[in-house]
Amino acid sequence: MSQSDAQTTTTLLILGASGDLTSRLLLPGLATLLTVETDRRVRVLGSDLPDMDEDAWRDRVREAFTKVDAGAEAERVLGDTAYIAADATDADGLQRALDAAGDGPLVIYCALPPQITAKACAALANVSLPEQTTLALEKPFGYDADSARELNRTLARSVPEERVFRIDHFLGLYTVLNLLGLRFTNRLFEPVWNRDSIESVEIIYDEMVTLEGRAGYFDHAGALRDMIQSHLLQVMAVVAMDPPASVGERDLRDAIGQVLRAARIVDPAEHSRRARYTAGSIGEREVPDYTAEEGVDPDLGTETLAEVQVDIANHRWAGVPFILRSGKAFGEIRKRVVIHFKPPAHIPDGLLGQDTPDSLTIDLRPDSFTLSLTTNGAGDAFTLGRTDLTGQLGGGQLEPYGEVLSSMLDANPRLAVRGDAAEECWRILEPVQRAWDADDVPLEEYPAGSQGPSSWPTAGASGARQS
Ligand SMILES: NC(=O)C1=CN([C@@H]2O[C@H](COP(=O)(O)OP(=O)(O)OC[C@H]3O[C@@H](n4cnc5c(N)ncnc54)[C@H](OP(=O)(O)O)[C@@H]3O)[C@@H](O)[C@H]2O)C=CC1
Ligand SMILES: O=C1O[C@H](COP(=O)(O)O)[C@@H](O)[C@H](O)[C@H]1O
Repeated sequence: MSQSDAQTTTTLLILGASGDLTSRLLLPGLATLLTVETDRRVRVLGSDLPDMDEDAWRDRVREAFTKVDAGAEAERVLGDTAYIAADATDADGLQRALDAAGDGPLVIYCALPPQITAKACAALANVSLPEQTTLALEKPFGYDADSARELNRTLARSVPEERVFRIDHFLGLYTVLNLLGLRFTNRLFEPVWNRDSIESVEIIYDEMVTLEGRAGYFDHAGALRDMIQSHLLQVMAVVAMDPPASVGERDLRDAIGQVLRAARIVDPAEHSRRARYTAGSIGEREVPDYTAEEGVDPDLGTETLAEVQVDIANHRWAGVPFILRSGKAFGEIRKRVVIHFKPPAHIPDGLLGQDTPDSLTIDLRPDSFTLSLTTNGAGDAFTLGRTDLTGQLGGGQLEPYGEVLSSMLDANPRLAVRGDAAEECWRILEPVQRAWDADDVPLEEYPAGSQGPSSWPTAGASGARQS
């Protein structure tokens, strides 16, 4: 941060201040950020419906800052915070919150349920915003391509595109950002990062968590919308994009937009799978059947595990399947990108015993990588084996929400999803959603605590499935 930036206070106005995201991710992310970037000055305001009050809000802020041991920062933020009871869909209520924010740089953070966010954005379009206002919106951005387009049009009535921060916290993941350095600064990788050398790519995010009290949201979203539409397509874009001229917002987001525009799911009935967990146990924890979870409507047929094969129709990637998969209630966490290289064109006669092609695994959480190479094995020098070169990536100072907030408070949208990219992500998955709605793809089952349906290859440990 420059000296002048250090002296500027940005107001962060959180709409949805009493929600789960605010207390579990946003405030802790901010607390960590302020302990790392100690020159930064942020005034935090909370706003929610009248069933919360100033004391309850202050308790939340205190709790989040105490958890990360924020010391002096906690006192400063608490000394300057306020709570405004207001309906975020109502222009008068919003105006009161804006009056409390005053002049100067402002971030309005919509930590609201998605349908309320859309209404709040419509209301904001009728309110006069300070010139330096950034609008931050949580995922999901709309619920299909049409609604995303409509929301983009609404937002454009309030602020320019560079001031819209569509949040995808995976873009703040240390390992995802590390892909930029790994790919574009190592002579070793970029020349082979294409269809000539790569057989397939897997992007996997299998979690042990289940609904964690979020059935009201998840049951209407499902794994496809919750994880693949947003996070995994963004990760895919960073893995697959052409080298940008710079990591400035325009170059970076142009490169991401370009690769998403080329992405498609060619045959959704063949190239997608879905499943739902049944009763089981994850470690010591007994997990009920998904349909027996509180707040779930069994008739919705929601999937808790989704997999799609994306094809990227461009010179670099034609013919290389990108498998994107995410599931809940797994017995083991697997959160990784796996690059499967092609076998060599010819292995010299006489070198024996190894036919597994090389691979590069980038573990998203915890941060590490493994380059699996063919070498001569122990013993006979002409008999080949595998060597795994493993490295820790070191981890960032900030959790993803802290990283994203840092960029947002600087009004630098390079870690935000641009409007066109948000629409593209819906466009890519719409054929799948249609095929699923038409029941062209069966809803399979897997016991909680397993690694998915037994007929599916083990995530992250396989080659891509055959198309
Ligand atoms: N929670 C999470 O782990 C994650 C959430 N997200 C996204 O973040 C957003 C918020 O999610 P989450 O915090 O879980 O949701 P919650 O329902 O927990 O929080 C939303 C908050 O908004 C309040 N609210 C509802 N209507 C209005 C209104 N008209 N005016 C003002 N406040 C209102 C709610 O109040 P009340 O409860 O009284 O209705 C509630 O406090 C969603 O878009 C979600 O998809 C993204 C990633 C992770
Ligand atoms: O946005 C979401 O992300 C989490 C996974 O991200 P993590 O940072 O918590 O690992 C996912 O569990 C949740 O369903 C989804 O809404």
